[in-house]
Amino acid sequence: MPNDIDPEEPDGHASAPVVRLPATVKPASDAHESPRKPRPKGGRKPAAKTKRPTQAAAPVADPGPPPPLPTDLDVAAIVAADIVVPPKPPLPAPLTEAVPSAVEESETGALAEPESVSVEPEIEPEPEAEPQVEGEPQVEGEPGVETESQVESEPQAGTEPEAHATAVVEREADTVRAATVVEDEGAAPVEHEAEVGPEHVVAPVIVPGREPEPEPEPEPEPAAAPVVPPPAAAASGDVLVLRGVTKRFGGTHAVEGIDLTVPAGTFYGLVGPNGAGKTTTLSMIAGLLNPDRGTIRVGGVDAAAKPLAAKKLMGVLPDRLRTFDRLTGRQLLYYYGVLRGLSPAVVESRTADLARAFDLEGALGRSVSDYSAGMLKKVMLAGALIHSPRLLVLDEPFEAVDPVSSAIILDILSTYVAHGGTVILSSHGMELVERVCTRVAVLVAGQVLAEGTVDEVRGELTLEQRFVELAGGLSDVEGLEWLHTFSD
Ligand SMILES: Nc1ncnc2c1ncn2[C@@H]1O[C@H](COP(=O)(O)OP(=O)(O)OP(=O)(O)O)[C@@H](O)[C@H]1O
Repeated sequence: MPNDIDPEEPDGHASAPVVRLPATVKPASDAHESPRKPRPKGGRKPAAKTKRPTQAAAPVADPGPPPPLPTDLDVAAIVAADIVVPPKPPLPAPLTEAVPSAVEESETGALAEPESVSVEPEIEPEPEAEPQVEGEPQVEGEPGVETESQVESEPQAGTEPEAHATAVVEREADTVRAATVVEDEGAAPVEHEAEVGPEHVVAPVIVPGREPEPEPEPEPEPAAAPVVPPPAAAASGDVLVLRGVTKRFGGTHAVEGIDLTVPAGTFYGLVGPNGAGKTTTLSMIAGLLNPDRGTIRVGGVDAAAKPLAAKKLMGVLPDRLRTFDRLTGRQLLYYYGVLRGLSPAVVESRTADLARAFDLEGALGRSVSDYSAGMLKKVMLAGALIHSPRLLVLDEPFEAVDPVSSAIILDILSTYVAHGGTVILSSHGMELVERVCTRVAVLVAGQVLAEGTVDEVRGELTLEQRFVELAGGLSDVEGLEWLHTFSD
């Protein structure tokens, strides 16, 4: 769908945190002949696609564990400040390698220019701490542009199609970092916040051939989930509340004043015909789009007033699945994890768990660009789960996923919900929604036509029958008689 945010497109909003990226040597298995691209929604594959033999095919060389963080990188402090700070570089040496970067690729259309680097703050190592969502510095900004600190601002205002993103690559001796400045038409450039799911903000830059950093000391998995608990009022109440949310694209009324209430511990289904506004709604919840009107509260947090705090409570599987697909699956999950504030050891441990659960163990060493559509969806879903968020916002999570993997994902999500997690997902699978969701909203032409428990919404009908009824019935297929007069 067209409202997705692509970090590689000039029209999308991409802000990339300053991140020190370790060396990566492209594994031999990455020397693919014809990189696969994520399939657009329009070209969907059947949902019941059988498992691809490539997953079980001849093993490929795994490049080993994910690249470690530098030992002097204090992840907790960085996450608390919502920036990623490169370590102090070693003795200056001219950077001579070509720097293949997601933001530098000409195919992205984004302008990438090397620039000198300003002084970087140094952060003393501290014991790992829980990410904080409270007490964010509030800085007045331009109307419509949320700013949470001096070095970051919310990408929402820049997620409109008319905005332009300019990627800037900054080089400092041994350090390469990428930042994206988003320019709204008629507004001053705004550098966007570093902390958002890596699926839409982070532009990793990999310097091939550089030696890996020393392996950090392994850290034990923390006993408690590294997610900041939401405000007490929301812990057992409504984890997501939308009131009067409206979004228009020019003359298109994508979402018209919808109200949704999602209690904690709910498996919530958002269904509706093509173009009904499901992705637009989920994108606004995820903070990828700004509503024109209305309010969104996540875990009791006003997403417009404190977007960063709201985003920290969420894991997001976005539409379209565009990501940094030149990374291997292991590297992608590594960046998902560390950018959410997890230690490398915890990321490694959780990556292994998720890969086992999603049957991706044999694929972790391969370039994500070579993944099938279902594998891509699974690795990105794993990335949405890796920081154990309070709320999962999943846009069509089962599309293109094989039945076995679907069952496993359902099992994982059901257990997550049973333990107090909340899932809101969009799906065209009525039978699946009917089976697993506790509540459902039927969205038609940007409006909620029915909402409640599955039993309340379907009444005496099946959910599919009710859906068809609400959607205005089946379309007229008259006029296609020519299709039966074969041209040969
Ligand atoms: N960035 C955009 N610019 C212009 N129109 C948009 C944009 N994003 C969405 N729309 C329009 O908003 C409406 C709702 O789109 P949306 O993608 O939310 O629908 P959907 O319910 O997710 O559809 P599907 O089931 O096909 O995925 C559509 O008419 C779509 O064309």
